[in-house]
Amino acid sequence: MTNSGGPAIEVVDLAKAYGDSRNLVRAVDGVTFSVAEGEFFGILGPNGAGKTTTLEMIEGLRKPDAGTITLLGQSPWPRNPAVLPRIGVQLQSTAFFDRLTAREQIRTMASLYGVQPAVADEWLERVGLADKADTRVWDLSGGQAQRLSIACALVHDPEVVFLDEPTAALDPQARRNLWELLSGLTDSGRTVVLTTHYMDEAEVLCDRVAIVDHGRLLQLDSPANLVRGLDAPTRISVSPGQLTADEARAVPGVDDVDADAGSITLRTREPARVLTALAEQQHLAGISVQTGTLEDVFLSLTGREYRA
Ligand SMILES: Nc1ncnc2c1ncn2[C@@H]1O[C@H](COP(=O)(O)OP(=O)(O)OP(=O)(O)O)[C@@H](O)[C@H]1O
Repeated sequence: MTNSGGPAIEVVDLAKAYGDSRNLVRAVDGVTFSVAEGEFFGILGPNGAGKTTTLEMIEGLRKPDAGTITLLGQSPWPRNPAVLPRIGVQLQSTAFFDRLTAREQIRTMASLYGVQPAVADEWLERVGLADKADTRVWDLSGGQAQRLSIACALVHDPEVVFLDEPTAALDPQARRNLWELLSGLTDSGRTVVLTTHYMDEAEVLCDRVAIVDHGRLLQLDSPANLVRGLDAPTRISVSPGQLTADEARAVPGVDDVDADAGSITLRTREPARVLTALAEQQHLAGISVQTGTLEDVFLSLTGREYRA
């Protein structure tokens, strides 16, 4: 079922506060954005930024204090049975029936939606858990449990899937393995909304990223545009044997030079000019080039280093 061309999600002036007047936490403080059909949309921010609260309101699990939400053309609140089968919500693994095996778990989820057991088994295969089908959920590794919870959210083939920090608490290798699975989720036109506090994850996976902090939306764009709009210097590192700090400063287009025992880093807003000069001087061996990152974007938006 399509949504007749409209956005999958539209959020206008959304607000939610917790606590009372003496101790009010504005968890979500006037947030507006929309998510296109088929988009991989990221909500990125440090702990407590309001990501989960935003997601729960869109999913219809929490009532907003103010603002409107349109999910697949309808209001998700009060709990809307017409929308529920069309969305998938990744449960945290603690919500599993942990005495069940992986196969029993996903087949149970499937049966709630009237989905055939064979389809559930296919999903185990697709997330790389076929060989863990008979393993009890509590014996799965962190990464395997996350895969199972993602498969459970997808088993009824929802049009929109919500993933709340799907790679939290995983080691870097397991996170990267999971990215492969996640990046394919929009292939068939499905819309994905993912929250994360990992900058690199948002950069790799998302078509667009909403950067949030203290309940407010600071910026919303594609990772490339966010970084491009930043006017952050490109950092070019060369090994110290290649040239001295003084020689580096003399390279045309270099703004600044950081020298330490391990390397010499040239900062420039004209990377092409600097790289051309380094090539002419035969200094390209062992070079590494680092452009701006979402971390730089966050720093320039908030004046603070990003701490997840
Ligand atoms: N049920 C609640 N009662 C009171 N305060 C809450 C409740 N849920 C969240 N908060 C507060 O609201 C703010 C936003 O929390 P939220 O969980 O939405 O942020 P988050 O960006 O998802 O953070 P995290 O990455 O840590 O999950 C935080 O200050 C949090 O302490």
